[in-house]
Amino acid sequence: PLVVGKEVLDKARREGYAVPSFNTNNLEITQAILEVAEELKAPVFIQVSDGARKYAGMENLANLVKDMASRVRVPVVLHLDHGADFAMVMQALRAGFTSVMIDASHHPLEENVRETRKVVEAAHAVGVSVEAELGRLQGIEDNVQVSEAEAFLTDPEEAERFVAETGIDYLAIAIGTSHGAYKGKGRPYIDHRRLQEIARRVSLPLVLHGASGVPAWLKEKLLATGAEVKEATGIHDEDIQKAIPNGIAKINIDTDLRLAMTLGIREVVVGNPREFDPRKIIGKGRDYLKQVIREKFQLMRTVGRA
Ligand SMILES: O=C(COP(=O)(O)O)N(O)CCCOP(=O)(O)O
Ligand SMILES: [Zn+2]
Repeated sequence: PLVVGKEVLDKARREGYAVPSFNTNNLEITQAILEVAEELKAPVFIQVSDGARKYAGMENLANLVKDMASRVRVPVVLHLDHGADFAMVMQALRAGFTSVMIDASHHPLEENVRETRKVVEAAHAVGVSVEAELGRLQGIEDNVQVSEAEAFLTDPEEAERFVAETGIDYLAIAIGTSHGAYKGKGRPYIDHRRLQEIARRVSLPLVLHGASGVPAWLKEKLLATGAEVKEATGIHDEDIQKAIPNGIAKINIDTDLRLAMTLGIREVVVGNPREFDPRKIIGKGRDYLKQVIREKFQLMRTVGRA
Protein backbone atom coordinates (compact mmCIF):
# COMPACT_ATOMS: atom_id res chain seq x y z
CA PRO A 1 0.00 0.00 0.00
CA LEU A 2 0.94 3.71 -0.24
CA VAL A 3 2.50 4.88 3.06
CA VAL A 4 4.10 8.01 4.53
CA GLY A 5 7.89 8.33 4.22
CA LYS A 6 8.88 8.93 7.86
CA GLU A 7 7.77 5.54 9.21
CA VAL A 8 9.67 3.68 6.46
CA LEU A 9 12.94 5.57 6.90
CA ASP A 10 12.94 5.74 10.72
CA LYS A 11 12.73 1.92 10.74
CA ALA A 12 15.53 1.67 8.16
CA ARG A 13 17.92 3.89 10.09
CA ARG A 14 17.05 2.13 13.35
CA GLU A 15 17.62 -1.33 11.89
CA GLY A 16 20.68 -0.48 9.79
CA TYR A 17 19.52 -0.87 6.19
CA ALA A 18 18.62 1.60 3.43
CA VAL A 19 15.59 2.05 1.16
CA PRO A 20 16.26 2.85 -2.51
CA SER A 21 14.39 5.83 -3.96
CA PHE A 22 13.98 5.21 -7.69
CA ASN A 23 13.01 7.94 -10.13
CA THR A 24 10.13 7.14 -12.46
CA ASN A 25 9.03 8.88 -15.66
CA ASN A 26 6.62 6.31 -17.13
CA LEU A 27 4.63 3.09 -16.83
CA GLU A 28 7.46 0.65 -17.51
CA ILE A 29 9.85 2.03 -14.91
CA THR A 30 7.05 2.04 -12.33
CA GLN A 31 6.14 -1.55 -13.18
CA ALA A 32 9.74 -2.71 -12.87
CA ILE A 33 10.15 -1.05 -9.46
CA LEU A 34 6.95 -2.48 -7.98
CA GLU A 35 7.31 -5.99 -9.42
CA VAL A 36 10.79 -6.37 -7.92
CA ALA A 37 9.85 -4.74 -4.59
CA GLU A 38 6.95 -7.19 -4.28
CA GLU A 39 9.11 -10.15 -5.33
CA LEU A 40 11.81 -9.29 -2.76
CA LYS A 41 9.37 -8.13 -0.03
CA ALA A 42 11.14 -4.77 0.16
CA PRO A 43 9.81 -1.31 1.05
CA VAL A 44 10.49 1.25 -1.67
CA PHE A 45 10.36 4.97 -2.54
CA ILE A 46 9.21 5.96 -6.02
CA GLN A 47 10.20 9.54 -6.75
CA VAL A 48 9.11 12.11 -9.32
CA SER A 49 11.58 14.86 -10.23
CA ASP A 50 10.89 18.22 -11.85
CA GLY A 51 12.07 16.75 -15.14
CA ALA A 52 9.61 13.86 -14.80
CA ARG A 53 6.82 16.29 -13.94
CA LYS A 54 7.51 18.18 -17.18
CA TYR A 55 7.84 14.97 -19.21
CA ALA A 56 4.86 12.95 -17.98
CA GLY A 57 2.73 15.27 -15.81
CA MET A 58 2.74 15.12 -12.02
CA GLU A 59 -0.87 13.99 -11.65
CA ASN A 60 -0.47 11.31 -14.31
CA LEU A 61 2.52 9.80 -12.54
CA ALA A 62 0.94 10.25 -9.10
CA ASN A 63 -2.26 8.47 -10.17
CA LEU A 64 -0.28 5.66 -11.79
CA VAL A 65 1.88 5.09 -8.70
CA LYS A 66 -1.01 5.44 -6.21
CA ASP A 67 -3.15 2.95 -8.10
CA MET A 68 -0.37 0.41 -8.58
CA ALA A 69 0.86 0.82 -4.98
CA SER A 70 -2.66 0.03 -3.72
CA ARG A 71 -2.34 -3.40 -5.34
CA VAL A 72 0.99 -4.52 -3.82
CA ARG A 73 1.68 -5.83 -0.32
CA VAL A 74 4.94 -3.93 0.30
CA PRO A 75 4.98 -0.33 1.64
CA VAL A 76 5.42 2.21 -1.17
CA VAL A 77 6.23 5.91 -0.66
CA LEU A 78 5.40 8.42 -3.42
CA HIS A 79 8.08 11.13 -3.14
CA LEU A 80 8.64 14.50 -4.80
CA ASP A 81 12.33 14.68 -5.72
CA HIS A 82 14.07 18.10 -5.71
CA GLY A 83 10.92 20.14 -5.15
CA ALA A 84 12.03 23.52 -6.50
CA ASP A 85 9.66 25.78 -4.61
CA PHE A 86 6.62 25.94 -2.34
CA ALA A 87 4.19 25.91 -5.28
CA MET A 88 5.55 22.66 -6.66
CA VAL A 89 5.38 21.07 -3.23
CA MET A 90 1.74 22.16 -2.85
CA GLN A 91 0.96 20.66 -6.28
CA ALA A 92 2.48 17.38 -5.08
CA LEU A 93 0.52 17.46 -1.81
CA ARG A 94 -2.69 17.99 -3.78
CA ALA A 95 -1.75 15.07 -6.05
CA GLY A 96 -1.44 12.73 -3.05
CA PHE A 97 2.33 12.46 -2.58
CA THR A 98 3.26 10.91 0.78
CA SER A 99 6.73 12.50 0.97
CA VAL A 100 8.13 15.73 -0.47
CA MET A 101 11.60 17.23 -0.84
CA ILE A 102 12.07 21.00 -0.80
CA ASP A 103 15.50 21.61 -2.28
CA ALA A 104 16.53 25.15 -1.32
CA SER A 105 20.16 24.10 -0.82
CA HIS A 106 21.36 26.51 -3.52
CA HIS A 107 19.98 29.47 -1.53
CA PRO A 108 21.76 31.11 1.40
CA LEU A 109 21.22 29.17 4.65
CA GLU A 110 18.67 31.56 6.14
CA GLU A 111 16.53 31.33 3.00
CA ASN A 112 16.90 27.52 2.95
CA VAL A 113 15.64 27.44 6.56
CA ARG A 114 12.73 29.79 5.80
CA GLU A 115 11.59 27.92 2.67
CA THR A 116 11.95 24.56 4.39
CA ARG A 117 10.01 25.59 7.51
CA LYS A 118 7.13 26.75 5.32
CA VAL A 119 7.00 23.39 3.54
CA VAL A 120 7.25 21.46 6.83
CA GLU A 121 4.26 23.37 8.23
CA ALA A 122 2.11 22.65 5.16
CA ALA A 123 3.18 19.03 4.66
CA HIS A 124 2.94 18.06 8.34
CA ALA A 125 -0.54 19.63 8.48
CA VAL A 126 -1.64 16.88 6.06
CA GLY A 127 0.57 14.11 7.49
CA VAL A 128 3.20 14.10 4.74
CA SER A 129 6.94 13.73 5.46
CA VAL A 130 9.57 16.26 4.40
CA GLU A 131 13.13 15.92 3.04
CA ALA A 132 15.41 18.95 2.75
CA GLU A 133 19.04 19.35 1.65
CA LEU A 134 22.05 21.02 3.20
CA GLY A 135 25.23 21.22 1.16
CA ARG A 136 25.54 20.86 -2.60
CA LEU A 137 26.47 17.98 -4.86
CA GLN A 138 28.75 18.58 -7.84
CA GLY A 139 27.71 16.98 -11.09
CA ILE A 140 25.57 17.75 -14.05
CA GLU A 141 22.17 16.26 -14.68
CA ASP A 142 19.33 17.87 -16.66
CA ASN A 143 17.67 20.27 -14.26
CA VAL A 144 20.07 19.60 -11.39
CA GLN A 145 23.27 21.48 -12.22
CA VAL A 146 25.91 22.78 -9.81
CA SER A 147 29.36 23.68 -11.11
CA GLU A 148 32.33 22.14 -9.34
CA ALA A 149 33.29 25.44 -7.68
CA GLU A 150 29.93 25.96 -5.99
CA ALA A 151 29.71 22.41 -4.76
CA PHE A 152 30.37 22.16 -1.05
CA LEU A 153 30.07 19.37 1.43
CA THR A 154 27.66 19.37 4.38
CA ASP A 155 28.96 20.86 7.63
CA PRO A 156 28.00 18.56 10.57
CA GLU A 157 27.43 21.39 13.06
CA GLU A 158 25.31 23.33 10.56
CA ALA A 159 23.34 20.15 9.84
CA GLU A 160 22.44 19.79 13.51
CA ARG A 161 21.21 23.40 13.63
CA PHE A 162 19.35 23.09 10.31
CA VAL A 163 17.41 20.04 11.53
CA ALA A 164 16.52 21.73 14.83
CA GLU A 165 15.35 24.93 13.10
CA THR A 166 13.30 23.30 10.34
CA GLY A 167 11.59 20.23 11.84
CA ILE A 168 12.21 18.08 8.76
CA ASP A 169 11.88 14.29 8.78
CA TYR A 170 15.03 13.34 6.85
CA LEU A 171 18.09 15.24 5.61
CA ALA A 172 19.88 15.03 2.24
CA ILE A 173 23.62 15.65 2.64
CA ALA A 174 26.64 16.18 0.38
CA ILE A 175 29.60 13.92 1.21
CA GLY A 176 31.14 13.50 -2.26
CA THR A 177 28.43 12.07 -4.52
CA SER A 178 27.09 13.88 -7.56
CA HIS A 179 24.17 13.54 -9.99
CA GLY A 180 24.53 11.91 -13.38
CA ALA A 181 26.77 9.28 -14.98
CA TYR A 182 30.08 11.19 -14.77
CA LYS A 183 30.93 11.34 -11.09
CA GLY A 184 34.65 11.97 -11.48
CA LYS A 185 37.77 10.53 -13.10
CA GLY A 186 38.40 7.38 -10.99
CA ARG A 187 36.63 6.34 -7.80
CA PRO A 188 34.63 9.28 -6.35
CA TYR A 189 35.93 10.18 -2.90
CA ILE A 190 33.20 9.71 -0.25
CA ASP A 191 33.90 11.53 3.02
CA HIS A 192 32.88 8.80 5.51
CA ARG A 193 34.35 10.62 8.49
CA ARG A 194 32.19 13.66 7.72
CA LEU A 195 29.15 11.33 7.44
CA GLN A 196 29.95 9.76 10.82
CA GLU A 197 30.19 13.21 12.40
CA ILE A 198 26.84 14.25 10.84
CA ALA A 199 25.19 10.98 11.98
CA ARG A 200 26.51 11.53 15.53
CA ARG A 201 24.70 14.89 15.68
CA VAL A 202 21.62 14.15 13.54
CA SER A 203 19.46 11.18 14.57
CA LEU A 204 17.09 11.56 11.58
CA PRO A 205 17.41 9.25 8.55
CA LEU A 206 20.04 10.66 6.16
CA VAL A 207 19.60 10.76 2.39
CA LEU A 208 22.23 10.16 -0.30
CA HIS A 209 21.67 11.77 -3.71
CA GLY A 210 23.78 10.99 -6.75
CA ALA A 211 24.33 7.41 -5.61
CA SER A 212 24.14 5.46 -8.90
CA GLY A 213 26.95 2.97 -9.34
CA VAL A 214 27.20 2.61 -13.16
CA PRO A 215 27.67 -1.19 -12.77
CA ALA A 216 30.47 -2.68 -14.94
CA TRP A 217 28.20 -5.32 -16.55
CA LEU A 218 25.76 -2.60 -17.63
CA LYS A 219 28.50 -0.32 -18.99
CA GLU A 220 30.14 -3.16 -20.95
CA LYS A 221 26.87 -4.16 -22.58
CA LEU A 222 26.06 -0.55 -23.42
CA LEU A 223 29.48 -0.06 -25.04
CA ALA A 224 28.84 -3.21 -27.10
CA THR A 225 25.72 -1.58 -28.55
CA GLY A 226 27.75 1.50 -29.55
CA ALA A 227 26.59 3.68 -26.67
CA GLU A 228 29.20 6.35 -25.92
CA VAL A 229 29.49 5.94 -22.16
CA LYS A 230 33.23 5.23 -21.83
CA GLU A 231 33.81 7.97 -19.22
CA ALA A 232 30.78 7.00 -17.12
CA THR A 233 31.66 6.24 -13.49
CA GLY A 234 29.55 5.77 -10.36
CA ILE A 235 29.73 5.33 -6.62
CA HIS A 236 31.41 2.07 -5.58
CA ASP A 237 29.31 -0.58 -3.80
CA GLU A 238 31.70 -0.59 -0.81
CA ASP A 239 31.05 3.12 -0.26
CA ILE A 240 27.30 2.49 -0.26
CA GLN A 241 27.69 -0.45 2.14
CA LYS A 242 29.88 1.66 4.43
CA ALA A 243 27.48 4.64 4.43
CA ILE A 244 24.41 2.66 5.52
CA PRO A 245 25.55 1.77 9.09
CA ASN A 246 26.56 5.45 9.37
CA GLY A 247 23.00 6.75 9.05
CA ILE A 248 22.19 6.75 5.33
CA ALA A 249 18.62 5.34 5.08
CA LYS A 250 17.34 6.62 1.69
CA ILE A 251 19.47 6.28 -1.43
CA ASN A 252 18.48 7.98 -4.72
CA ILE A 253 18.95 6.02 -7.95
CA ASP A 254 18.09 7.46 -11.36
CA THR A 255 21.12 7.19 -13.66
CA ASP A 256 21.44 3.40 -13.31
CA LEU A 257 17.78 3.05 -14.33
CA ARG A 258 18.34 5.34 -17.35
CA LEU A 259 21.35 3.23 -18.41
CA ALA A 260 19.40 -0.02 -17.99
CA MET A 261 16.40 1.22 -20.00
CA THR A 262 18.72 2.53 -22.71
CA LEU A 263 20.59 -0.78 -22.91
CA GLY A 264 17.39 -2.73 -23.60
CA ILE A 265 16.19 -0.25 -26.19
CA ARG A 266 19.55 -0.09 -27.97
CA GLU A 267 19.96 -3.88 -28.03
CA VAL A 268 16.62 -4.27 -29.81
CA VAL A 269 16.83 -1.22 -32.08
CA VAL A 270 20.48 -1.77 -33.08
CA GLY A 271 20.22 -5.60 -33.07
CA ASN A 272 16.86 -6.01 -34.84
CA PRO A 273 16.47 -3.17 -37.37
CA ARG A 274 13.17 -4.74 -38.46
CA GLU A 275 11.58 -4.53 -34.98
CA PHE A 276 9.09 -1.66 -34.53
CA ASP A 277 6.79 -2.90 -31.79
CA PRO A 278 7.34 -0.55 -28.80
CA ARG A 279 6.33 -3.38 -26.46
CA LYS A 280 9.33 -5.40 -27.67
CA ILE A 281 11.65 -2.38 -27.60
CA ILE A 282 10.71 -0.73 -24.29
CA GLY A 283 9.89 -4.16 -22.85
CA LYS A 284 13.54 -5.19 -23.21
CA GLY A 285 14.49 -2.06 -21.28
CA ARG A 286 12.08 -3.09 -18.54
CA ASP A 287 13.80 -6.44 -18.20
CA TYR A 288 17.19 -4.79 -17.60
CA LEU A 289 15.56 -2.31 -15.22
CA LYS A 290 14.37 -5.21 -13.07
CA GLN A 291 17.89 -6.64 -12.95
CA VAL A 292 19.37 -3.33 -11.76
CA ILE A 293 16.56 -2.79 -9.24
CA ARG A 294 17.10 -6.30 -7.82
CA GLU A 295 20.81 -5.51 -7.32
CA LYS A 296 20.01 -2.27 -5.49
CA PHE A 297 17.68 -3.94 -2.98
CA GLN A 298 20.36 -6.56 -2.32
CA LEU A 299 23.15 -3.97 -1.98
CA MET A 300 21.10 -1.88 0.50
CA ARG A 301 19.90 -4.95 2.47
CA THR A 302 16.26 -3.94 1.95
CA VAL A 303 15.23 -7.49 0.95
CA GLY A 304 12.64 -9.00 3.29
CA ARG A 305 12.24 -5.81 5.34
CA ALA A 306 8.62 -5.10 4.29
O1 LIG B 1 19.99 11.82 -6.75
C1 LIG B 1 19.41 11.65 -7.82
C2 LIG B 1 19.95 10.72 -8.88
O2 LIG B 1 21.30 10.40 -8.68
P1 LIG B 1 22.03 9.51 -9.81
O3 LIG B 1 22.18 10.38 -11.01
O4 LIG B 1 23.38 9.11 -9.21
O5 LIG B 1 21.18 8.30 -10.09
N1 LIG B 1 18.23 12.29 -8.10
O6 LIG B 1 17.68 13.09 -7.16
C3 LIG B 1 17.58 12.24 -9.41
C4 LIG B 1 17.52 13.63 -10.03
C5 LIG B 1 16.91 13.57 -11.43
O7 LIG B 1 16.53 14.88 -11.84
P2 LIG B 1 15.98 15.10 -13.34
O8 LIG B 1 14.98 13.99 -13.61
O9 LIG B 1 15.35 16.45 -13.34
O10 LIG B 1 17.18 14.97 -14.23
ZN1 LIG C 1 19.16 14.34 -6.32
